[in-house]
Amino acid sequence: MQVVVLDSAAEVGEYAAGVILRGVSHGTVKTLGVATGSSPLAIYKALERHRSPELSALSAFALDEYVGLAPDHPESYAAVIRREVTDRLGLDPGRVHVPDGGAADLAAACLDYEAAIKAAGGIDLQILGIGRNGHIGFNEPTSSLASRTRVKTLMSATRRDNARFFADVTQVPSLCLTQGLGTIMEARTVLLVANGKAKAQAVARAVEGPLASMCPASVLQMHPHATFVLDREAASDLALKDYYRDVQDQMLR
Ligand SMILES: N[C@@H]1[C@@H](O)[C@H](O)[C@@H](COP(=O)(O)O)O[C@@H]1O
Repeated sequence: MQVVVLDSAAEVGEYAAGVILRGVSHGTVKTLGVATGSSPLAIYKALERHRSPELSALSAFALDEYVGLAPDHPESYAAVIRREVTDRLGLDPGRVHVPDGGAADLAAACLDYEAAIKAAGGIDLQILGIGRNGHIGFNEPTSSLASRTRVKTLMSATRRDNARFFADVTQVPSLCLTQGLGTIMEARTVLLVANGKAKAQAVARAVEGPLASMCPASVLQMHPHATFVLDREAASDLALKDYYRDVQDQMLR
């Protein structure tokens, strides 16, 4: 696992966008895993500034979706991804996939999603944020570390955190579809971005804590190509901060 600590959220976005753009130009990133939440927005804005025909040719798979919000609801992840990713990067909407939270048969929609990822040849680079409880996608604490795309119940803390996007917490759905931790682990490269003090504990548990389903992001300790890109505050609870800085300095030489 690599840990990169930068001065600001804007730098976190630029750095992550740079990794993606290099992958696109080398031809190693053709299918991007995209995340919602506020943390990855700086990445999409940075990518938009570097829009190119190669970038717009990417396929994309979202991590998760609420159950029961129509795709045209402004806070459905289908709508968020359309606004923040598809439109900004000029992607072909036919190549941008979001789990179908409105399906009559949700279990079948989850299997279809797994099949679509497989048919696309897997995800080359997965962007992740992290919840304050250590969730990635919507894999809440105690999610199986081997889980696949499925229906999950959201914790009330997660619904409260996400209530800022809705009129009030009662409007936040309590069910969702999310790629599983096993699904996420199959992405060839993972880039997790986090900003701000509120994420510091979750980041420290994920990077330095025990591998445990109580902190779902800790599963990334088992990933061969996972990088955490953090601003100073999100990195502030890491015990080995100085070591990560030394490694970073070595890499820049
Ligand atoms: N399902 C998303 C996650 O993918 C995201 O990582 C998390 C944190 O969001 P933010 O970056 O806004 O703190 O929010 C939601 O729960």
